[in-house]
Amino acid sequence: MSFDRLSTPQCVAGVAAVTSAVAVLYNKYQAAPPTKDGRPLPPGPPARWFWENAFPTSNIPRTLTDWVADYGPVMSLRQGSQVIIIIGCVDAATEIMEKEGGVLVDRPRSIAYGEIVSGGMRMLMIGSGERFRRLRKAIHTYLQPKAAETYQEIQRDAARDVILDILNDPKRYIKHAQRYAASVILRLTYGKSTPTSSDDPEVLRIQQVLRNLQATLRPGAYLVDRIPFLKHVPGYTRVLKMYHEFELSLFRDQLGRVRDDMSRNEAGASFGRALLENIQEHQLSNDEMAYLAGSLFVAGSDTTAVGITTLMLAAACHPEAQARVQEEIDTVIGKDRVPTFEDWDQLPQLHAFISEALRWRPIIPLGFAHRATKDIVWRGQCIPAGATVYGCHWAISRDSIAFPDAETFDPQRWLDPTGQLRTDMRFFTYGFGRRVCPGLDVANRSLYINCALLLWSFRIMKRSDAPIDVSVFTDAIISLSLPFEAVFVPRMEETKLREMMQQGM
Ligand code: HEM
Repeated sequence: MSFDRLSTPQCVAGVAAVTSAVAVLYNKYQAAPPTKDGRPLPPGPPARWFWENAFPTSNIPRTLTDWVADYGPVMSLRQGSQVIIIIGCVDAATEIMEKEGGVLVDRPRSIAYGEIVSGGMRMLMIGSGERFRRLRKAIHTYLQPKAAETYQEIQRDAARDVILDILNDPKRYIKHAQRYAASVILRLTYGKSTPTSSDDPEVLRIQQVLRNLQATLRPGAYLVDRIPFLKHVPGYTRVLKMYHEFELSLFRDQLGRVRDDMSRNEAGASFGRALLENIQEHQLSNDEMAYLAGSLFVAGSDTTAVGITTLMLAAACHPEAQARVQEEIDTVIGKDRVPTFEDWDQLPQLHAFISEALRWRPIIPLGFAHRATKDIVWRGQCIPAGATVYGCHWAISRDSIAFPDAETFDPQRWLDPTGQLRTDMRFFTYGFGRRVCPGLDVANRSLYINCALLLWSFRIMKRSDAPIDVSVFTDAIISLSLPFEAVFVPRMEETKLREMMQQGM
């Protein structure tokens, strides 16, 4: 029988039969053990139909947290033929993400942003391999703890500016945190050649790079990540290639200015200068160096700004916890001098407050995707080679065994009975294993000095009793604005506070 003789109902019945057969086969495939030795995948919600995307589409980390409660701390999802593993508790994160770090150092392939926009050179997106090792070694050399110490002066001065900015314009405290983070990262990356005003052409170019990033990573914006073949369709990647040219030329110009400053003997100490002075040692091409320096802004600027704003939010929402830190600050530092990095070891309450704030509202709620390069067996289940693996920060932060009464904001959980910081507690603010954030020592110092200065200077209060909209923390990878209104009441006479910040006493 030829097809043109089929009636409409016969066609519909035929299509339905084929669809059902495919769905049955797909569901069978879903339930099948992924490895040859028969170990099952971790449990998880099955996609009912083969076209269904099992990964949640909104409020992702919170939905995953609910599923972890239903299916267990290590669960699996299928997205087409792709296996996605979600890790949702401290023990499993330690046993899998940390101990199997060598197997999870890779990233899943990202065609639109990683390969085309970033030209395969952006550290955060790059897969494991020879280039990754060279970049990571270079970045580590200039951001490890000893090197991070050398940026403290920049951070201290910029944190004092935050206090002055808040005194001048208290309503725009989120903007002040963003300005802090942007100016610190530009200073430490490029030294003295840093633009300062927000309408500087370079700042405008950086903002365009960030807009391009958001446009590329918007869910559904580029199908090429699901259908790699589209990469070869003429014209399809034109805009992405334009974005790449745009950011590459910005990053080349920025590093080029450092090179010019060096040739005039006017370059301050910076990450860029250190890279240029050690080209032989790191074996990086000019564009690899330009990208490595340029992409620090995207990785370290908004993350730090959200961290500082989260500390303000925690203080505003939890006056009793704030008062406890201020008691400690008043005893250790007093009101006649400004907190400094030298006070670091004397302020366990402050460190506990920071740790709890970063657990209570994780800065990167979902975490970043890793890729397993070999099968990992965990408690009889198999995380198969090729799976995408997320250590979901929000789910881990709600682990009721590691953090009893996890919704409660309780900095004291980080302290032992003698009031010192516990060494057996941890949260994964900066990620996992060999991909752990290389900027964490710089970031921790930023959070410390801002928290110390803010709580030394102000009592921070919430303007209204309206509940905080949790979805804003959970929907985006990085939450660019936090929905709360804070009031900053100076803890001493305002002119004295201004003078002390200006003179750094
Ligand atoms: C509070 C601020 C920050 C937070 C919460 C944060 C968090 C993270 C996280 C979760 C990752 C991914 C880790 C993983 O894949 O498991 C990461 C990667 C990265 N971060 Fe940070 N970060 C912060 C600040 C910074 C700063 C200040 C810099 C640079 C000076 C920086 C540079 C990077 C780079 C280059 C990567 C990519 C590393 C790789 O893929 O191997 N970050 N960060």
